[in-house]
Amino acid sequence: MSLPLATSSASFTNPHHREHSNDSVSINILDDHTTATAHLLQSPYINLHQQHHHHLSHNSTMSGQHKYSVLLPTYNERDNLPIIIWLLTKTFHENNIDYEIIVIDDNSPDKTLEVAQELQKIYGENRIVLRPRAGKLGLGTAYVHGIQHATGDFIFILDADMSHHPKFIPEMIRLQQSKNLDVVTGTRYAGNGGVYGWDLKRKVISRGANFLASVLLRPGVSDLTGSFRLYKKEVLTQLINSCISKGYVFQMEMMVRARQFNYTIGEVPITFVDRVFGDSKMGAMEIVSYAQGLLKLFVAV
Ligand SMILES: Nc1nc2c(ncn2[C@@H]2O[C@H](COP(=O)(O)OP(=O)(O)O[C@H]3O[C@H](CO)[C@@H](O)[C@H](O)[C@@H]3O)[C@@H](O)[C@H]2O)c(=O)[nH]1
Ligand SMILES: [Mg+2]
Repeated sequence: MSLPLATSSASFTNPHHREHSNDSVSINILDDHTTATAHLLQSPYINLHQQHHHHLSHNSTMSGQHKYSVLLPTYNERDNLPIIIWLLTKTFHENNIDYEIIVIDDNSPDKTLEVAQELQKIYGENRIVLRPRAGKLGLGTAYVHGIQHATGDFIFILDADMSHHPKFIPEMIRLQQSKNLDVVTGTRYAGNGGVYGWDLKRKVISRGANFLASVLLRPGVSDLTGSFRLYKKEVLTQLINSCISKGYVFQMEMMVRARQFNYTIGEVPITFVDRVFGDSKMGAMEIVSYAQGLLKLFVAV
């Protein structure tokens, strides 16, 4: 498998990385699309983590024989999609990692799919795979749909709205490889992880959801509801097949099931930054169905 940028970028040329040497927090307030895009491309708007990506720069064979499939569910993400895909491809190329990005769009009214088709023309059909569905069928089933088309032996799941920055991907791969882990999950609630841009209500909901799940189900993972994760493909397939949840509660059930099956799980602290473009799809209904799903699991597990 040949990657066009693979050898020329053996030393990490990303300009961000010099800025990462200090561990200060810097949040840029982005006021319009142009500056937002420019900021996102030039510097990470959060600069908090203490991971040392430059270790990876010397490792030109990071992926070995492996291929990574990214499942990217989208609903009204037309403004975010070009940026997240640009950052993903850049990350994979700079680290010499074989990949494909599977976009699962649920017939978004903002025509996200048209943007995805344009991106597919730019990056190629082997890199951007489109697996749209006819309507909004929920986040959990979007992953189920996407994995059926995945050709990689490892699967990344992340949000398309830039809340999950691809800069954490090399660290997640490195941790997976160092211990041959079954699952590596990004965590906002351990180490240098964190959440930026959420109001108090949303923070309380997220913490509450995690607290309830960890007390009732005791899976021993610090961030149960986050969704920036790396799985071995066969592990994800088995977990998905055993999950009963359909909506956002899916993320949490996946971790609970992973513990049941005695899969090994590692955690990498991530900074979750609230989206700049568009709106969250998490509404009252998702919260109610999370609570219902949690209770169902508590009774069943
Ligand atoms: N295809 C599809 N995609 C969807 C759907 N609902 C949401 N998405 C996509 O799923 C991603 C996450 O949706 P958001 O609406 O941005 O979620 P959030 O409120 O930011 O929630 C985040 O935090 C939650 C709590 O930690 C997480 O559970 C969730 O996964 C996500 O990381 C985005 O890429 C969004 O377009 C759906 O029904 N269908
Ligand atoms: Mg979001």
